[in-house]
Amino acid sequence: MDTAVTLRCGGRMPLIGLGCWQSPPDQVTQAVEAALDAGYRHIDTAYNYLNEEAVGAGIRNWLEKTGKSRGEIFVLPMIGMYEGGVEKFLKKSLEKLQLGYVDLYLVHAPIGMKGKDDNDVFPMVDGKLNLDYATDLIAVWKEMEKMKTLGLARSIGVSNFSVKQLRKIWRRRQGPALRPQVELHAHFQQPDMQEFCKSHNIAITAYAPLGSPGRRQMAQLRFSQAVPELLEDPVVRLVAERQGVTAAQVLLRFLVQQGLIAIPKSVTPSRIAANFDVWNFSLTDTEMAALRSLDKGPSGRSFTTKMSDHPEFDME
Ligand SMILES: NC(=O)C1=CN([C@@H]2O[C@H](COP(=O)(O)OP(=O)(O)OC[C@H]3O[C@@H](n4cnc5c(N)ncnc54)[C@H](OP(=O)(O)O)[C@@H]3O)[C@@H](O)[C@H]2O)C=CC1
Ligand SMILES: O=C1CO[C@H](CO)[C@@H](O)[C@@H]1O
Repeated sequence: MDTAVTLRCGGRMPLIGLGCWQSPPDQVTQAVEAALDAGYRHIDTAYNYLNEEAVGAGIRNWLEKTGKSRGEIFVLPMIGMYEGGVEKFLKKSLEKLQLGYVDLYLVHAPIGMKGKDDNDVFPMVDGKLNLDYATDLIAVWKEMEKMKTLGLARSIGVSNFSVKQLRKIWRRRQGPALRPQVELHAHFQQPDMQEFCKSHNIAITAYAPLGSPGRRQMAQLRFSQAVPELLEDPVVRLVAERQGVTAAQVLLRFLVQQGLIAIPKSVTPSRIAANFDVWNFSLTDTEMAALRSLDKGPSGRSFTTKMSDHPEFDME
């Protein structure tokens, strides 16, 4: 199977990337190098993961070690949620990563926040996130388009947008590009989002492809919310046993076999390698159907938020 997807706007995007959220800075440099050694050419990173220097060091070490060119790697930092913030934060990310451009830059979320300074990535006031209620998605998108014109981002996209918000940007965009990144895995398959993107030939990137076990612990602690454990799902385990692969490989193959891009996070070298090793087996139609039937709709989300008083809040 092809390990990358061809995009309608030209170019190709690797189907498996390395996620970097919650990867400690003292482990992520090695994780990035292990991923590039294993064949990854797509790294998902963000300003507010507070580890971009260490991610950039991993990329540089690998380039020096192998003599390969920069053009072989996909790097995706994200943040730019308010008018005026896009160019400023992209340049900050580039400085931290020590790169001249990124292959894809995403608006991290449709909801802006107001920090007291640039390091205040989760600004709190009176115990609540300090939201920017004036978020103007079209104005932000126009600035994103400028990043492409300036050559600082080869392509641009959005994250955590609903189908309605995607449509809004789709209608107003200049040129064909728009690459969404959303939570998507066997327990939360977002059929409407998939249908919209398929009908416009848009490639989706699925975050939390393993159900985000780390987030699950946080969600349960913070919100007393019972988030199902995807890696332990009996159907997933049965398919894994039949195929002689791991549960994680089944979940990733389920996504890439549908043409979805997946960005599993790991700092464990053996898992990093195994998560990329999904090209030598294929799931049968019956197995695909069994996995499709695991969709729990919105109750299968691992990522929920309490920002419901913001005008751009659009989650079931
Ligand atoms: N745009 C956005 O708002 C968001 C983007 N993302 C991006 O998506 C990435 C992936 O999502 P994430 O929430 O990290 O969740 P994932 O579904 O990728 O799960 C990551 C967790 O699974 C563990 N893990 C990885 N591989 C295996 C394996 N083979 N077997 C068992 N456990 C495994 C990791 O542990 P360990 O590291 O210890 O191996 C880690 O705890 C993020 O890192 C981030 O880059 C995520 C959330 C939101
Ligand atoms: O991408 C991310 C992962 O999820 C977090 C929420 O728990 C976000 O805050 C962060 O920006």
